[in-house]
Amino acid sequence: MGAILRLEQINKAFGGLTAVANFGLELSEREIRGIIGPNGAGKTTIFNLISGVYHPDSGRIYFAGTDITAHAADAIARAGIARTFQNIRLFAQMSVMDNIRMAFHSRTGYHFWDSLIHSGRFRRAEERIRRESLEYLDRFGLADRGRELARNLSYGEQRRLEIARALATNPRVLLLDEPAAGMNPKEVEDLIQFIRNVHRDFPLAILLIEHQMPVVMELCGLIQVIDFGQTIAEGDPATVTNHPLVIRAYLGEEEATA
Ligand SMILES: Nc1ncnc2c1ncn2[C@@H]1O[C@H](COP(=O)(O)OP(=O)(O)OP(=O)(O)O)[C@@H](O)[C@H]1O
Repeated sequence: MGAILRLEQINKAFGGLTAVANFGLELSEREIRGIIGPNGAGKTTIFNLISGVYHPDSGRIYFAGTDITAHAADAIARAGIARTFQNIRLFAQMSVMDNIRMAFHSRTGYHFWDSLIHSGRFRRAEERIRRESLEYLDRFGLADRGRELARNLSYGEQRRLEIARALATNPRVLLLDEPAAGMNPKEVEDLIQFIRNVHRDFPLAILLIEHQMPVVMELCGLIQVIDFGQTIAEGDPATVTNHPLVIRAYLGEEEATA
């Protein structure tokens, strides 16, 4: 299968600090790939570069064969790259249902004037969004939470809602930034199963940043390990965990924080 996402020779510095150096990545369609590395290694910056929050100083990013290096974040999202965040980002004061509806709105074709005059087109779109939102919530085990404010959901439910919302934009690539952060082992187990189901049910590739090793070990065929913005190892879970540079990168971090 071809690459859906390709990063070539990416460099990004903030002032004098090199966050990402000569970084490359090729994500195949339907793949689930992990990115791991010590704190500050550049993982989230890579997601910010892919999703257009930042632009690389040099290098190129291709999505489905199109060069998106200079594209704006909203254009990249509309093209089919969705993401979640290390710290969950939901519309906390809005209902679960409205969080999903907002995402559906971003891909409907009606305009401001349609909503003002409540045209037939607007009503049809609204009805379709309402129906799709309900079906969606059901698929994610959140149907009975639709009227609840997002902030009242449990942590695990909020994470599921955030992923569900990302999926509502119909992405071909889903970027998950530490989805298991702050979860206990039972929640982690549930999340692994949840991501597995998402991958089974949606035609997409997933790129996953995670510190919780069971998540990457169980979900990812290939893991890319980065340190100081560079790939230091790449391979299946068993290979990378035994790789001397990986062991050194993690031990080095522990020594540094001891
Ligand atoms: N907007 C920014 N301005 C200045 N420095 C930044 C910015 N964003 C990231 N950095 C720096 O770039 C480096 C990489 O940060 P990044 O957040 O990508 O690491 P990370 O691997 O995601 O870390 P963690 O696992 O702790 O989330 C860090 O030294 C960070 O302080």
